[in-house]
Amino acid sequence: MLVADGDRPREGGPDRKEVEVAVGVLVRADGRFLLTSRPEGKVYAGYWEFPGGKVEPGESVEDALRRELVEEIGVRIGAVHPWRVERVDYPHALVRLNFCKVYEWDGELHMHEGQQFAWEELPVAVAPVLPGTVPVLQWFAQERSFTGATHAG
Ligand SMILES: Nc1nc2c([nH]c(=O)n2[C@H]2C[C@H](O)[C@@H](COP(=O)(O)OP(=O)(O)OP(=O)(O)O)O2)c(=O)[nH]1
Repeated sequence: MLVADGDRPREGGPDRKEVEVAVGVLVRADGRFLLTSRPEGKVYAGYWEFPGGKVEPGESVEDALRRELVEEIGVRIGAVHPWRVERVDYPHALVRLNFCKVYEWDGELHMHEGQQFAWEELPVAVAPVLPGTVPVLQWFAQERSFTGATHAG
């Protein structure tokens, strides 16, 4: 598990509940992957991440991912390929990130929450990257036999 900003006070005490999050790693045919910036008003506003959001009660990770990607970036996704799961202990929440690869989607990208987006490759040019997003860049580096820093900072 990743611990982010470990010296800041935590909400909810030692046995707080994990928040399930569905995250989409959209990969284009040329290998570039989609990063979006977190909108104003959310924690870590301006940080870059993969699009997604919290799983609501009664939803599967896949349902949540389909819903979030329509809401946030305006695309209907095809097959969802679960990739890896990462827990991150943030001061604001303990999250369980369910990263899923997606290779097919319908529609043009529309940033419905005023985010920025970038189709990236390694090393990633945008900054700063959300702490819970950094491991994904390392998984890509392993898959792609990329050596060196995956992102700035
Ligand atoms: N979408 C996404 N979230 C990530 C990534 N890495 C990472 O640590 N997170 C964390 C940040 C947040 O604590 C949590 C996602 O929650 P969120 O606040 O974006 O979810 P949401 O869109 O449902 O937000 P809201 O409706 O509650 O405002 O997961 C990532 O790559 N993508």
